[in-house]
Amino acid sequence: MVSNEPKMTARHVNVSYGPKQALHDVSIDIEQDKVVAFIGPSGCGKSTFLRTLNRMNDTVASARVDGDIRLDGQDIYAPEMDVVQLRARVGMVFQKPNPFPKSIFENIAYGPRIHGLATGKADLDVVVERSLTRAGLWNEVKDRLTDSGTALSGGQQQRLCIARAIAVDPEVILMDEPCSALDPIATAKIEELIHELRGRYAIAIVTHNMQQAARVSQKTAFFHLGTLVEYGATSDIFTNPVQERTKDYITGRYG
Ligand SMILES: Nc1ncnc2c1ncn2[C@@H]1O[C@H](COP(=O)(O)OP(=O)(O)OP(=O)(O)O)[C@@H](O)[C@H]1O
Repeated sequence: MVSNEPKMTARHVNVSYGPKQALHDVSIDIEQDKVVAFIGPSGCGKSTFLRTLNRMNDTVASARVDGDIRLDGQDIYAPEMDVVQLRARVGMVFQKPNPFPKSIFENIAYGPRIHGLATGKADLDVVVERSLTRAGLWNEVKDRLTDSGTALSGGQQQRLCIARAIAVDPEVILMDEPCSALDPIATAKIEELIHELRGRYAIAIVTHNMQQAARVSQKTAFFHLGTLVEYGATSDIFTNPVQERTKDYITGRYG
């Protein structure tokens, strides 16, 4: 893959839930090694768009997606696309940390095992340590790998979920308001982690918090009423937006 090609491309994406259209004609590139923040007022379609990128909307019976979304040039909605494989390549971290009710070790080992990335205990040990280290959690949990993932603090659970996504070697990580259930210290840790992960994966993050978008992202996409109003370098969006609606939103006139 040529490195300056976008990791993912979305073209003319429309999403409806039953008769209600939630997204209108969204086109965007998701770039390798960058963080893109999706911002905009509640209900504008940020999460809906994020979920189109790994076909999470397939799980919503009323949702219909059309348009063209590609990962490394490959149509992710093509009938031959293996959705389980896709969701390993395009991992997701949710608003509320959702570790499996299993041990910390198993939370990480499960994915690599079912995807055949690691099989024997020794291989799994390596993947578990590497994933937890990358997620900034290893030192806190290395002596309690058999404890339940659900016994960790909220911030640790979220880093466990990030480690779980990392364990299957994703190319893209989608984060849907990953800090909204966390306190400021846990939030700062996740933001730090996003910085560290940036060179390795393409990351897209939905956030309500504009300071967070400004801190963690290089590109920002502003959504309003189901449309992508403006997309550009984060510094431009926050200091010199082109569209009046973007200006109104970032200056707090609505939202
Ligand atoms: N499962 C669903 N069924 C029906 N309508 C939905 C569903 N999910 C989202 N919607 C609708 O689609 C629109 C966009 O919602 P979405 O959650 O994508 O917005 P959002 O910008 O992420 O909002 P928030 O910031 O509040 O999470 C909203 O009108 C919402 O009510």
